Amino acid sequence: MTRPVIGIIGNRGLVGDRYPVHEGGQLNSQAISEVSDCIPLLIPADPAYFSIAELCEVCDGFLLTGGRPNVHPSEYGEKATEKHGTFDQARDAITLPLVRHCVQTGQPFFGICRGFQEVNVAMGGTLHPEIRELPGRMNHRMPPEGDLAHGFSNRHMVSLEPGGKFARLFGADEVETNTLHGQGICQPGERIVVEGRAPDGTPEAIWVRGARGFTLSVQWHPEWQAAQDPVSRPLFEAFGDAVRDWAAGKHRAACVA
Ligand SMILES: N[C@@H](CCC(=O)NCCCC(=O)O)C(=O)O
Repeated sequence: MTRPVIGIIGNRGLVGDRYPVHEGGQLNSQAISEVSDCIPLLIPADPAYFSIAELCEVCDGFLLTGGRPNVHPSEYGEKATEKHGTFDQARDAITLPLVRHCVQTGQPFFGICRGFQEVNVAMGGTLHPEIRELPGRMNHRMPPEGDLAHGFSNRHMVSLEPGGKFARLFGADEVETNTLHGQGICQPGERIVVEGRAPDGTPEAIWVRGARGFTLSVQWHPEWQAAQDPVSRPLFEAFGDAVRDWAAGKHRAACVA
């Protein structure tokens, strides 16, 4: 039997500063193939190409990846300012309805960084445009100097709700993570359960209450060293297991029909 397919929600980019492309980090594909043991399929995130229903037929689960452009503030009832930076409204138009659809059906998704923020906004939450400007908050952005390994190295602890989903998954009430973001959750969405926080209080680990499927999402980047890192690996393994369960249910339904 072929492995289940995980749609990787990618970003828009420019090759040579002028040729528009859809792109996704190789670390994401590698984590999905090697750790989740599923087929990574890069999705051009634009509603011009497909409907949410079509996308959910083709894929068994979704990885909502990180991305520099921010969710457009009109999606949470605020006006865009310079502080909000750049946007990708085509991606918003896929990910926000996709999250709501999956929450209803139980189809698994895993949100990372921008993806984590999308899950919160999809569920009615809001974002801070620049959390390092808030009193008492640290700078969570990637350090501008050094190589990729330096940028993705662990930089703070995350305290987890004892006995919660994340603490059980990691077998620990505290884990160390990297951090590469400027925005952060301001108001959690109605069904968003915040189970992990950075030392400055920034929400780092969430899931959606009442959803049947996998909805765990994190503000950090577990795709970095996904196979070796003791925090990354259980996340991608658990996500793969959830996607396999979803795919098996789909096959069972097809056999009965
Ligand atoms: N734009 C948001 C989300 C940040 C994020 O996902 N960073 C990863 C970027 C990886 C890449 O460049 O592709 C924020 O700033 O909070």
